[in-house]
Amino acid sequence: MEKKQFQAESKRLLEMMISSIYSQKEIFLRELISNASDAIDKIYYKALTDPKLVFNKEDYYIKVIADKENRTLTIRDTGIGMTEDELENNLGTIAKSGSLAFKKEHKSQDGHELIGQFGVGFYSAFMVADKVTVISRALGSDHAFKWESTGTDGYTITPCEKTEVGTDIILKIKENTEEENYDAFLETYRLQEIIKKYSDFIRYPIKMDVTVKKLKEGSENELVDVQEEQTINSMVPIWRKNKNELTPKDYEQFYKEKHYGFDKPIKYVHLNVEGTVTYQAILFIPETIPFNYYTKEYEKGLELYSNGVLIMNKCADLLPDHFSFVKGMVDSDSLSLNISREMLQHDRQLKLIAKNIARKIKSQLQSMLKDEREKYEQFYKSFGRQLKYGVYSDFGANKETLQDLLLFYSSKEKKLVTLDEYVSRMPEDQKYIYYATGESIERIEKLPQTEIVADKGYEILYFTDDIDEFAIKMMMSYKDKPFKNVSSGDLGIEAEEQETDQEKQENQELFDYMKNQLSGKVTNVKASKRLKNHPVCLSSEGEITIEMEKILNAQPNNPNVKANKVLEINIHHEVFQTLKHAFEKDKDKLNLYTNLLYNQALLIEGLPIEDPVQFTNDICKIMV
Ligand SMILES: Nc1ncnc2c1ncn2[C@@H]1O[C@H](COP(=O)(O)OP(=O)(O)OP(=O)(O)O)[C@@H](O)[C@H]1O
Repeated sequence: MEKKQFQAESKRLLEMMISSIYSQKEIFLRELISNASDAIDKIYYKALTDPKLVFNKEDYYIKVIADKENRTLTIRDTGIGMTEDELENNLGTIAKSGSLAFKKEHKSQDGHELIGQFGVGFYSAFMVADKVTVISRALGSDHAFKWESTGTDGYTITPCEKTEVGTDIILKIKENTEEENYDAFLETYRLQEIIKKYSDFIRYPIKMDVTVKKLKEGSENELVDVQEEQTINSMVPIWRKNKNELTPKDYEQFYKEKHYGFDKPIKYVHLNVEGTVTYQAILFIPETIPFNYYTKEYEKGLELYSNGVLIMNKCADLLPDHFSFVKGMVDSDSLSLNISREMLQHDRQLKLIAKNIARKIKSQLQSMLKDEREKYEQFYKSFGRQLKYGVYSDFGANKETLQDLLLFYSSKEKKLVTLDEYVSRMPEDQKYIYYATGESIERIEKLPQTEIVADKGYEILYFTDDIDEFAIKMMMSYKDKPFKNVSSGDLGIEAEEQETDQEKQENQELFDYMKNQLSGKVTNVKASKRLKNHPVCLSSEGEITIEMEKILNAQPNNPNVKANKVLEINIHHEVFQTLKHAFEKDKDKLNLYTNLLYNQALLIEGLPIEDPVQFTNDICKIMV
């Protein structure tokens, strides 16, 4: 028997293949099943042009047979088989794909797209097998041949017997090593699991003999083990089915089966897109937040299939970060895969699909917001924060896309409103979109700074999420209306001028004195234009607001950011007269009052008092 040699380059390629192309050993089964499916598809193609050939789908199948005793795993198909020459050419030459050549000869037909294209998948068998035997009989031939190889040292081809047309790939499974449990590839449950994971939607049945417990004949309760042939794969992917035939229950079932989440999806969309890119997709918006969603451990991505075969579990490139909560899958025949079928090269098609999908998700959310407000608010409670991160990140690149999906609590409506709803209600003289920040709605309701804006009849948006103000700073304005923090310097509201020049002069001296007293703590002390009933509040000058100071300083790397704080005094409050009096008569008292007011303003803002003991002592001083 003549032993033929792999060419030198092929030898190296095979070694590389076996050790490094595929990151997981289990995919050998995906590759061999895909080849088997291609082989059956080839008969289907031939039958299209050969009137003597009838393609009866029921006659074709793939069978996976595990033999623990002999440590063999056989992948049998009833496909087109290989002649002696084909065995030599297709399996003797690495990176030669008979399937690719076949594809070039036959035009693609209604979804029967061949999977193979690189001519390497077969060799992945050597990742788990010491020896691979291929017994094949080609369609239209009376002869069968056996190809055999133990890997890099070459292969033999000899005639043999085989009654049916088709191919048996017999793997002699390796012995266990410390790192790898090869026995698992002979276990029925493990093989079923791998088939389900990667090859569930191969369109021909993948059969296995499975041991099941059945009642012994003639007995009423005695169970015996019986071998039963079962079809493991579901064959028709739900996404290839007609939408009209599917019910919401079917989609929910699919969501559960695929382990997208433990909850029920709040919304799903089934896409069947044809055009510059062709793909099918089913996308789900979950109802509840995955427990690790707002952590680094959360991995975004959609399952990616090519031709019904799973290529990637979580293809991150298919989802923008701001929609990272979306679950689901995409199947496309028009992707250019790389050789390991695991990662995609920077694929133009993939980019197009991703763009398309992002648009679809947005329109789904928009229609939910418009037509199912309650549902949308439920969604927003879970993932609204992510949308706001989306506005803020990438220097605001996505703000236009996301701004109409945002909701904020409104002081007037006492519920969540969109920016569009806010702006459409603005009175003509209102220049800004006003907002107030705080840790809860209840807390903001009591903020003295909101008084004058609320008094004017203007609506105020309440920002209770730490990201809110950062996101809004990135947007700057909405529909040409700038955002304005009610604590910021100029509120754009004309206050009635009640101080005379002389009063201003006198007050200024008092404020300068107080500013001096609070040196290092505030950058200014001034008469407030926003207070009505409260005596005092803090506001900020410059870009960094007090809320931002709080959030930034709560970060682990504590950047020690300080807002320029301004102590605002309500000159129409009785307390102001007390201050004036103390300024003239008793500077010690004024010092005491200044410290007290400053600390009160800190408390109102939810900021820590620098010296609580001193503060309580000061209060006691005025009590006795
Ligand atoms: N079960 C089979 N029946 C018939 N032909 C087969 C079978 N398995 C492999 N072949 C032939 O061998 C060739 C090489 O197979 P291999 O899996 O290495 O590559 P491929 O399937 O063409 O491409 P890919 O690397 O993308 O899987 C195939 O193109 C096909 O012509």
